[in-house]
Amino acid sequence: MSAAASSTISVATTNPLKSLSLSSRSPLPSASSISFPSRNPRRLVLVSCTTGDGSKPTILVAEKLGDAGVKLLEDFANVDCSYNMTPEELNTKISLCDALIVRSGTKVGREVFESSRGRLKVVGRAGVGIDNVDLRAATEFGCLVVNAPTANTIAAAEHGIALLAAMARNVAQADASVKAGEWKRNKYVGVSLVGKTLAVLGFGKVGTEVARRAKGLGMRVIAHDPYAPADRAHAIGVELVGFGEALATADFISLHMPLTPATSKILNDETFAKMKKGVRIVNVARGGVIDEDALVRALDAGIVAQAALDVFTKEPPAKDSPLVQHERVTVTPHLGASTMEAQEGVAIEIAEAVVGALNGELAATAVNAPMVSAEVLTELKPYVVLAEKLGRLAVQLVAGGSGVKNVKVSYTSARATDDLDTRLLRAMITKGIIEPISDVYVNLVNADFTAKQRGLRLSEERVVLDGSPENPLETITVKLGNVESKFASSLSESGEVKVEGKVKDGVPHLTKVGSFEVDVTLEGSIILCRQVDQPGMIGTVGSILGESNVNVNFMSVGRIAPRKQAIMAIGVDDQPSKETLKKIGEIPAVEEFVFLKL
Ligand SMILES: NC(=O)c1ccc[n+]([C@@H]2O[C@H](COP(=O)([O-])OP(=O)(O)OC[C@H]3O[C@@H](n4cnc5c(N)ncnc54)[C@H](O)[C@@H]3O)[C@@H](O)[C@H]2O)c1
Ligand SMILES: O=C(O)[C@H](O)COP(=O)(O)O
Repeated sequence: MSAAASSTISVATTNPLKSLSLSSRSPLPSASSISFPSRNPRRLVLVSCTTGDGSKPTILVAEKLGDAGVKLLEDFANVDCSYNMTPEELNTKISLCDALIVRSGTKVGREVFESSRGRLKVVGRAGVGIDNVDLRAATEFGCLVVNAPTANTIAAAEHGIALLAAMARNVAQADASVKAGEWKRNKYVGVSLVGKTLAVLGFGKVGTEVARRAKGLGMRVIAHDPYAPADRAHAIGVELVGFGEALATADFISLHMPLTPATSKILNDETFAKMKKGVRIVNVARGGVIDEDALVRALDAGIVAQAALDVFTKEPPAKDSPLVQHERVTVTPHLGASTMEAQEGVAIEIAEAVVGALNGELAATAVNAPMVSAEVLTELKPYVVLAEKLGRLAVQLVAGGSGVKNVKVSYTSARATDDLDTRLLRAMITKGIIEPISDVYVNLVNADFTAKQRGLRLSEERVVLDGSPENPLETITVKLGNVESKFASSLSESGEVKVEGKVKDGVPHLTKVGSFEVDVTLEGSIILCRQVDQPGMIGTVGSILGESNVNVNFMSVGRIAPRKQAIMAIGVDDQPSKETLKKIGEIPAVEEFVFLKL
């Protein structure tokens, strides 16, 4: 979880005025402009990848993809299907590509993102396992990773069952023997499945389907998965058990968990020692979940009677691998997802996800970005724009903006605290603050990471208002602490640069600067002037701008009291020239002024 933007959220209620602390927020694993074309409310430029010149994006397909998926891609982009590239060839091509599609055979490491020099915006994994993609590097480079998690589930489960049955009845060994001219009926006597206990390790999509099928074969099925709900297991007659119990009671073990640091070599010398003598193991998950040397030892020691493996730590495994060559081991070359049906389904699933992401739509299968539902997005749309613009304004009010380290964001809303997902808003405030002062590209994928890397600490506060929650939010306030301001009037009483805004009739407005109330739409650019409140000021500034052909879209004056200090906020469509700004500054009643780009 990113520490930079995920600090404790304190929630104050206006009535009574008390604060309560919320626990940490869900992680934002870590986007250019954000746009919401009105035709499709789901369009959010997560990973802006429209080519500047309006030309089609380029998608590199690095491994065999079903025809229907390729066709879908070709309708939208230039598609380069280059299979069997060396890592060097991939690194060379990648700087010309907006998206990359791989299966499990291509390693997408940090060097791929580095070599892309910022062009690669989406990596599509045509399948489930994303252990071949460096997610951390992808996130750091603001590259969205999407996968195709559902289309090959049945194929993998069927392959697991095929290996289970083939192993139990020595099908592969017997086949090789007959083809070698032998006829050894006694040697290949197998074991029955019915009535035996199968432990499914990893009760997710594939594990569940394997369990269902094994029940159909008359097996007793238990499962171990620390994250699986017991009711889902009970619904299909499977008992969830602890890891130790699964190991100790299983006649057959079938592995279906992802390869992560926690599951790496989860079957090892120690865990093999806890298994029933004569246990049989099936692995269609990832080779790395088994310590392969330990498995050879367990086979030789008779702990493991047989193993059937579709996946290996290194693929392809060495020809002389003692595991692959072991007489009691049945192997297939990572064929779990390889059915005509699954490959067609995966190809379409990943093509749709990649095209959607390149189009700026929310990816339902995003691996390294928060999922925000279409409904929430539609509702938050104008607030997202407000959030980014407030960030942009605030940072431009800081003298030497790069020194910004502490950001406090306060959201007022009549909604319950858990009824407002602020991840998107937080990402856009971060974007607004960082982009004007750097050449870093910030999007929903890398906002928290970028904030953390720059030492930007963003804390969020929710203020619950009384009243009916018609709108998701009333106001957003952005305060930058421990900074000097280039416009002293923007400082709050506690010395922070402070801007506040709200959405009125769907349009973001700036409503407060420092302690001064203003009201100006957040469009175009803004000139803020502090002046002595006196008649004729609006006219004087308006004439200077008019003479310079600068169109004023909005003007508002916020003052402390009549004839005292006031702040004039002027929204302008065009950027005034230096001379024009100088003329405004020379008006005797103007004490300070600043020009801010939105
Ligand atoms: N051989 C193939 O061609 C093939 C095809 C599809 C999937 N796979 C692999 O199969 C595995 C499962 O795929 P899926 O689609 O079912 O994924 P999934 O995410 O639906 O299920 C994985 C399950 O593993 C569980 N899990 C995580 N850590 C665990 C642990 N320490 N102990 C026990 N369970 C744990 C998760 O809670 C989850 O329920 C993945 O590794 C995937 O890459 C291989
Ligand atoms: O994780 C997966 O989806 C499977 O391992 C399939 O991998 P593949 O796309 O390389 O067949």
